[in-house]
Amino acid sequence: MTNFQNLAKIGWTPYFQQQLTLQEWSDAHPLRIISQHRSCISVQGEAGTYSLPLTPAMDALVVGDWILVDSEQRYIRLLERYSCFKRKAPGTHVAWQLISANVDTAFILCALNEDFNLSRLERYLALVHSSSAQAVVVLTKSDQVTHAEQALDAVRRLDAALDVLTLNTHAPECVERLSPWLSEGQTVVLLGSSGVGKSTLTNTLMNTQHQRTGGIREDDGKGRHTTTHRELVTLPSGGLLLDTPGMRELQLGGCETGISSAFADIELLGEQCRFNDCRHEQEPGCAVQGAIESGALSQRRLTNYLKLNRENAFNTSSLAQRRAKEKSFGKMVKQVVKNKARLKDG
Ligand SMILES: Nc1nc2c(ncn2[C@@H]2O[C@H](COP(=O)(O)OP(=O)(O)OP(=O)(O)O)[C@@H](O)[C@H]2O)c(=O)[nH]1
Ligand SMILES: [Zn+2]
Repeated sequence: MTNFQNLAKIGWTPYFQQQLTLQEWSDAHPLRIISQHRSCISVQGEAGTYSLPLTPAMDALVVGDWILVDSEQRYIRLLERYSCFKRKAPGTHVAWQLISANVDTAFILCALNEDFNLSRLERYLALVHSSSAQAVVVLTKSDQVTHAEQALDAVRRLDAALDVLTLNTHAPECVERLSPWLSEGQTVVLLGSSGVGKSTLTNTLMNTQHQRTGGIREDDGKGRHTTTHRELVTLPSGGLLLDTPGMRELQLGGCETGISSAFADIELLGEQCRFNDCRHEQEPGCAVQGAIESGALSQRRLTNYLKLNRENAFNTSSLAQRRAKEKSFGKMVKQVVKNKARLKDG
């Protein structure tokens, strides 16, 4: 029987424990996925770290997931995720690609130099708020600017309850400043656009020159392929850092609750508009426009709110359409198979 306490250091919590049946409790072995390759996954469990081949019986898995296997290492099932990040898959079709699971805290990195951008920060907040992970805003390159306090205030005005801090990601003090979220077994991810300091902060937290490789090469017999590198690394503090380059510019989709929570002030104002379906543009009696006139709300924030809502609605509906199409195609295939079988029998 598994000693579940040994799994706490790799992120096992009562949330996962309570999903086990009595039989699984005594017979199954929980494993956490720490990296993903074309034909196999690396997993960590009570017995250490090893590799498992991917099989068709497995669900769509992602780094950070918890799975159960039997004593012969045969896949049983995926445990329900505590949190999950997805992104729009590259290409024309609208499909979502899982990028990480069971993250406790997302550090949203934003540089304090000329790249500082509140609208981009709001996009990341909407994304994190729809994932169940906690958002912490990390304003980087504090050593390069003189207006750090001003930016800190601007972020606090977005949401007074947000955890926000400023850092020089090269400085060893990062470890201590971020320690509340990096204790043993806590899983974190770094979000932020290119150049904000994700790799630098990873190196500082790792206290090594651990370099992101950008890809791993695997030989599947048909030649060599580069696949995206995603891995869960254990930090000296005992925290678990999900190193995933897929978390840069992210499109929103299915993020209604996250947008509502990132823009709670606007949604609250919206309840006071004269019309229920007010678009907060030129309608009479619009409380949101009223707040802009009085200076309580910025036009920039409203414009971004409307833009993110449009983007989210577009991506969500395209996905729903695609699902419906796939469903009706599936039905058609089933019908053809049935008809064929009937012809044969008849
Ligand atoms: N002065 C200063 N430079 C920083 C800081 N954080 C990052 N840099 C520098 O900014 C550049 C980009 O940092 P990276 O850590 O590579 O940024 P990244 O987010 O990993 O970028 P991508 O890999 O493109 O996503 C590097 O030259 C870093 O040395 C900081 O806090 N202060
Ligand atoms: Zn309105």
